[in-house]
Amino acid sequence: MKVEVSELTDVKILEPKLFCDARGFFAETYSQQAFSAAGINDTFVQDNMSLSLHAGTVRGLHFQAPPFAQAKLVRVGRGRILDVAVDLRRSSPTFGRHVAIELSEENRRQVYIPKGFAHGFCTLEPNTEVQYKVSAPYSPAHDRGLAWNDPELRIPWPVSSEKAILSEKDMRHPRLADLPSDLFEG
Ligand SMILES: Cc1cn([C@H]2C[C@H](O)[C@@H](COP(=O)(O)OP(=O)(O)O[C@H]3O[C@@H](C)C(=O)[C@@H](O)[C@H]3O)O2)c(=O)[nH]c1=O
Repeated sequence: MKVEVSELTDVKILEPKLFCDARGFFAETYSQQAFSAAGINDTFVQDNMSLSLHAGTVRGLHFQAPPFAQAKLVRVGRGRILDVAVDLRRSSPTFGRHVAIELSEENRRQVYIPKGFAHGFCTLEPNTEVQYKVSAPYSPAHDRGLAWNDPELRIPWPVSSEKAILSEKDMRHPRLADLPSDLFEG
């Protein structure tokens, strides 16, 4: 597995080794041993998947508040996305900054996002299937969001606010400046 550190050092990009043969390929998408060697020691407790029918669907930016904060390991089964993580840790030198990484069924890249980040993505193709592991169970009471198109974040989304396909919930998240200041310390 190839491991790359992103511009936000705690966010990592992982490329599993593909074993190709006449049938196709085999890959280990998660291995506790290999991830631990890469410094990722979260215990993942839930696997999720979503299907987005249309290109230009934006899901995010989402996070769960402590004590249900989630680390995430994201990959694409089918299609292509621009995956985005925003650092929400107040004492971090990269607070408010983001990384945007293309994940696709072609590049087979995965993104590891630690606790303390908001996460979202925009689909770049129809019928895009995203799969991800999370390190804490879903807790609706701790489910939070950050406005995906907050101009302060300066995320280069490939879709305009007018054209993006969003859930009702994702149209109403607060901006970074309006998030509680004590959300993620440390
Ligand atoms: C996230 C989640 C949702 N649900 C339910 C609640 C709701 O009725 C339905 C759809 O939920 P959402 O609209 O929040 O789904 P979605 O917008 O796809 O939310 C996801 O977005 C990406 C960007 C993430 O990072 C994920 O952690 C998650 O927040 O699924 C669960 O049952 N378990 C879960 O873990």
